[in-house]
Amino acid sequence: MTDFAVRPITEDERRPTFTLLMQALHSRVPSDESWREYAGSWAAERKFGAFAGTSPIGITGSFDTEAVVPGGARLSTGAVDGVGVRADWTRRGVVSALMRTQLEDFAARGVTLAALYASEAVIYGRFGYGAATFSRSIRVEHPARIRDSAPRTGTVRLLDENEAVVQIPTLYQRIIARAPRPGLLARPAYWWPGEHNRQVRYGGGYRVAVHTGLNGEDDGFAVFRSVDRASTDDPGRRALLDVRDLNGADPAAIAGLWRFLLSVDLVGTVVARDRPVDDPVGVLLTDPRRAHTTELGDQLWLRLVDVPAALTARTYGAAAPVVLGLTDPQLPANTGHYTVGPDGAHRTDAPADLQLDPEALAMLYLGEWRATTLLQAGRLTATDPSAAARADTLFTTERRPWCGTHF
Ligand SMILES: CC(=O)SCCNC(=O)CCNC(=O)[C@H](O)C(C)(C)COP(=O)(O)OP(=O)(O)OC[C@H]1O[C@@H](n2cnc3c(N)ncnc32)[C@H](O)[C@@H]1OP(=O)(O)O
Repeated sequence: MTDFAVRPITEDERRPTFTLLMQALHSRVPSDESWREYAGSWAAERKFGAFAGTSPIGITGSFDTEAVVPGGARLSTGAVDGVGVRADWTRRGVVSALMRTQLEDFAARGVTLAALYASEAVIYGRFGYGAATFSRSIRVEHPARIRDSAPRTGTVRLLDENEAVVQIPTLYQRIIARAPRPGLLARPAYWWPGEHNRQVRYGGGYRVAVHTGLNGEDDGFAVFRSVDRASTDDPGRRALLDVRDLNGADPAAIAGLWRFLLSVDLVGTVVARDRPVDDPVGVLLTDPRRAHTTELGDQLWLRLVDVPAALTARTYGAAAPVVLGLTDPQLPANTGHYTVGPDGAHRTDAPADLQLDPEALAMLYLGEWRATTLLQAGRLTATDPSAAARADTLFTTERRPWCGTHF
């Protein structure tokens, strides 16, 4: 018997559900003053709550955006954020009910993909989400110098906070249009106040550096702050630069931003989080060992909501087609067989070469995982063992996928 109900939240339920989320995440519950700041990024729209009577006991939300998929197409995506269940209601099926309702809502609205950043890796696979991109944290210790041969084709300037709030959203749009790497997310108007503006404007202490290319067009930016300023009492002590968001339309912009960050005076260490696995900083340095990977982990978790549309929208490598057999318990309309080949993907009645679940399909979809790895790990099964090698070529992408937009 279900002793709670799931439904969209009302305007009046925004603050109690936000409080519930903050408590579930062990974060500070907002005061009246800070609620005014957060309220704009906690709309009632697209949020589902679980209620025991009138009390909220669980919450999930999302905002509408687009994700870049291999080949450059952008697919409608529900970016899921703010999932939490009250501590005295966990492990009673609350989040399962919320996830089911949310996925059905995405499907009913014609959303093709769903995506999230997971607090724990054990939660979302059962709902068909798979770890589709990875990222690493990088720590560069001074003295670190960029090689003379590295691209040097632009200039870097610092923005003030008002310029940063106005200019960076447009610049980010230009970057993902020019460099449509799989996994990148569009950042809708709803995203900016919650993440970017809070960091750069409301006392977050972040500064923004913009790279301008040789053609005079801005083509990259980095959001960073000084964590520990050098003290005049202790002249040997150096600051740490904490880089949160670094995007460039081409390798020269990325190199130029790293050169800038590594040139700031009185800095001993530069730490950049959520960087692509193939971030070039190590090879840009005269001494690559100055750059350490301090963490490597899953980043974007993806869920194919409309499997036929998602499979059709991406491009594939050159290999003989494979037939995937998918069983999707949450969204049964997706269950079926799909031929995937260099000419595209379509439903088929042909027998499956590879049998998989939505989580494994999501892991393959952006090109991060190889089918042979998943086969060897027992994450998919094969009736034709050579099919996994063909799927490797079909699904793997030239550039590793990466998201870089935290939500
Ligand atoms: C996108 C984001 O917002 S990520 C943030 C997610 N939120 C948090 O981490 C906040 C703290 N945690 C919570 O609020 C809750 O524990 C949640 C949301 C993770 C899970 O909610 P619950 O209502 O307990 O999940 P539910 O009861 O539906 O569990 C479904 C299944 O997942 C398993 N499960 C759920 N959460 C976890 C977990 N953290 N660790 C291990 N197993 C878990 C359950 O055991 C259950 O397994 P079963 O189907 O084999 O019985």
